[in-house]
Amino acid sequence: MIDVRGLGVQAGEHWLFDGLDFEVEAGECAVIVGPNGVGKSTLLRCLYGTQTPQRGRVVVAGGKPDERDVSFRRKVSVLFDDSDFFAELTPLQHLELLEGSFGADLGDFDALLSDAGLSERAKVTAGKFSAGQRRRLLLLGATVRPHDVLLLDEPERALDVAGKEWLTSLIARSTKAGAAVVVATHHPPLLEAADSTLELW
Ligand SMILES: Nc1ncnc2c1ncn2[C@@H]1O[C@H](COP(=O)(O)OP(=O)(O)OP(=O)(O)O)[C@@H](O)[C@H]1O
Repeated sequence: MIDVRGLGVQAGEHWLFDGLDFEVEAGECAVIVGPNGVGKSTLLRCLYGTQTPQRGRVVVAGGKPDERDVSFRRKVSVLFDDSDFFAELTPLQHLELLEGSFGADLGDFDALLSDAGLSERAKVTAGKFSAGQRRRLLLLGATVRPHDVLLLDEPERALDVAGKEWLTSLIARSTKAGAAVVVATHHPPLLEAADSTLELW
């Protein structure tokens, strides 16, 4: 599902990483670990096509990553730092929008929102949410929509203890449904649950 060969990204004079090889099969979760500034988000951007590497070959969901390509975006779901939602819509309206956009039955909305800890905010516009509630809504949207590949950049940010447990269950649900998942994270339970670890340094 994800195949990376000889990947290299240069930041000015310095190579963030080079000669990187890894694969993530359908139903597997890989984590990217390493200190701040080492290039984890940059690597994820290469997998989504928002950054062009200087070297190497990347295949994601059967093709070269291109976030401008609608058919690629329909297969690849992401939660990055700049991911956003519609501040004027409620969580219920977000789920309706996703269901309409993907033409897929997403299941019982009340159950999904309860699972996300957002039942009491179901009819509140998302612009009024706390940071953790925003993150829960973004995570719900990214994981409930159909996807073959899921890319998450430090998804644990702003989540409380229950939220982090929910996050682990979301990733397990996604891999069980056959997705290939790549997560840049500093959260130990996600490292333990992963099928493989890619360490940048
Ligand atoms: N094309 C580029 N040109 C110049 N600098 C770049 C380029 N791409 C990335 N960088 C720099 O490389 C560094 C790596 O950033 P990145 O956000 O990928 O790290 P990270 O491992 O995700 O960090 P953190 O753990 O703090 O989120 C940053 O300093 C960034 O500004």
